[in-house]
Amino acid sequence: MEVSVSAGNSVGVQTLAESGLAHVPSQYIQPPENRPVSFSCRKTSDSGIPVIDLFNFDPQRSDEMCQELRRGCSDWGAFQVRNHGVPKRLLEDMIKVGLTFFKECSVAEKCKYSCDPNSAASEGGVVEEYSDHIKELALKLMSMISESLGLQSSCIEDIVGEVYQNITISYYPPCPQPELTLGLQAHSDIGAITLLIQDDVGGLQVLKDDEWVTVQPLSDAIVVILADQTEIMTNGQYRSAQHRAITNSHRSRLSVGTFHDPSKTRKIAPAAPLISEDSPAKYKEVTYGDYVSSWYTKGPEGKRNIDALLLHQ
Ligand SMILES: O=C(O)CCC(=O)C(=O)O
Ligand SMILES: [Fe+2]
Repeated sequence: MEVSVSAGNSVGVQTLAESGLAHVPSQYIQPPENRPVSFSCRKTSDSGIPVIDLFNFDPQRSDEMCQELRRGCSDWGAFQVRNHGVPKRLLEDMIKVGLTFFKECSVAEKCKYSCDPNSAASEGGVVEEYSDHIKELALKLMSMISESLGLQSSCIEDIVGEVYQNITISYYPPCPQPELTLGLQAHSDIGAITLLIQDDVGGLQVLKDDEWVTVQPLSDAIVVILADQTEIMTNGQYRSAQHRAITNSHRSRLSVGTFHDPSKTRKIAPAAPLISEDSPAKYKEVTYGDYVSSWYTKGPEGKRNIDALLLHQ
């Protein structure tokens, strides 16, 4: 397993915000159709991503919780989990590590941390302990997701192979004109599965039926976001979530995303048991490294990267 830690692109934005701007610089202004306001006026038909209690959860029993898992994976591509086995103290400590980093380190120190994950990982051992727990949970979720589709519990993990873990701490300073911009533009994650924690401010939104729905911050929960490789492996039965982050004018926000990816040489294709004459493969096989390169060429916007692999467009 490989772990790396980075501060995403938050450092530059933080430096800009701290210079006391009254207006959002023009390069950060979104076209009207992408701005948060046009969506917040809409009626929200669904109350939000499912919240699943993993205490005594058995995916082979088709009880209410299992249905919620399937609903989360197929309708949203995202859900929250509670009683996930990661100590609440560790979630709080990880958020504190992120805050300390953004509030107390100099720009030079931040850049060093971004480039040298080991210095961040040695932060009182918190990052290491957190990544170990999160990896265990990610593997458990991969097996639950496999079983919920009637697959062998190891099916998704077998396709993914060795899991590469990457932690990104994102800091969104208060924004003078939050209605004109986004903290992070709409995208789907490219790997297999993302586990995210956030502070109590809120700002993560998931797209459902053309509506942006805010993910309610829950202090004991972990947000699970299915990424593109899971959509491919499940042959589209489960979807990767399109998500984004909005900002607000009065409080900064911090999130910690942990991405779980296949190795660059791994070939990812729909799981064989899901393919039949009645249910043909919807996605071409792809080498994960090629998928990543195409992402860097095309950029993160929406889901156009995975759409390029569709066999029948
Ligand atoms: O900050 C958030 O809530 C979202 C972060 C995210 O989606 C990402 O880093 O890919
Ligand atoms: Fe993301």
